[in-house]
Amino acid sequence: MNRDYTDIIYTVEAGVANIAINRPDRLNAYREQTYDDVLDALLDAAWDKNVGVIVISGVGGKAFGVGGDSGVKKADRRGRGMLGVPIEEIHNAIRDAPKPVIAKVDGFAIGGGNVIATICDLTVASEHSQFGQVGPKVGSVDPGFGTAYLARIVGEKKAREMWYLCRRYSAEEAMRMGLVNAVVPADRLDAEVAEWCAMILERSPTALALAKRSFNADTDNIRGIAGMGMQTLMLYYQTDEAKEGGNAFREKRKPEFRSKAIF
Ligand SMILES: CC(C)(COP(=O)(O)OP(=O)(O)OC[C@H]1O[C@@H](n2cnc3c(N)ncnc32)[C@H](O)[C@@H]1OP(=O)(O)O)[C@@H](O)C(=O)NCCC(=O)NCCSC(=O)CCC(=O)c1ccccc1C(=O)O
Repeated sequence: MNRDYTDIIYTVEAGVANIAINRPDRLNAYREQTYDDVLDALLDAAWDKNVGVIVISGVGGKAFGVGGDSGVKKADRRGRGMLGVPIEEIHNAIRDAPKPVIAKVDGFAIGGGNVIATICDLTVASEHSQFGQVGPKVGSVDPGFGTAYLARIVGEKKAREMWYLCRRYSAEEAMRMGLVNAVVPADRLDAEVAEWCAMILERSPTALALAKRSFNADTDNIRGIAGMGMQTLMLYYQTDEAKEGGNAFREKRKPEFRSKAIF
């Protein structure tokens, strides 16, 4: 286990493991180090018997997370994992942790950040939070839990709308869709999540672990889809079409996908 984290603040206190993404100046976007730090902390918390619940959050009050850092070209990533970052491993670690994982969302949960919040067992958000997908705007997609599992939560029509239109949704709208469990004022968020954690910590850990396994079993086929999808995504990231998305975001202009499209 690596405790020398630079991109997260990781604490374990009174049965609660807190993993706070600490890149507020980049809206808590994930660079290679962030993915590594989050995965390491998740695996530690998952198997620490003193931990009964895991909370993922973002520092700064502006963002839970906005996905991969757009400053880094996806095709240039060289780290661990099919995509050069362990994104699939993080998704699986949240699913495999034998205890509830709560997304505490205060601000943007966009792109890969929205996928992580979706995969967490529970989501509690502050009123000003915004949710949404941007993949097809920036040359990316989550072909696994971020699409197929999202559809289980919000329904096929809404999930397709989220990915095809790439609109932003308020915390209230996200709650109506079933994407969020509770919405509270920002200054109540920590206390609300602490109350949820306290309730969880009073329950039988093994009963919770079995319940989570049982919920997961019904959608574990999506893990296979994600595995195939990430391999395909790795190839997509090498194309001019995908590169156009990242370049356009960095150059602060509209992407022009059509002339470069494979399909
Ligand atoms: C988040 C926004 C909706 C905020 O919009 P707005 O309020 O108008 O502010 P902006 O001016 O756009 O942004 C403010 C500031 O933040 C910087 N920023 C925003 N997003 C990122 C980012 N992802 N990385 C780095 N920096 C970011 C932005 O440049 C501004 O900085 P200035 O210095 O002020 O210029 C909006 O910003 C937005 O939509 N952002 C795009 C988010 C995005 O593109 N995310 C990546 C999506 S793709 C993705 O997440 C894939 C990554 C991933 O997790 C994944 C999932 C599944 C499979 C594979 C992967 C994988 O990692 O490859």
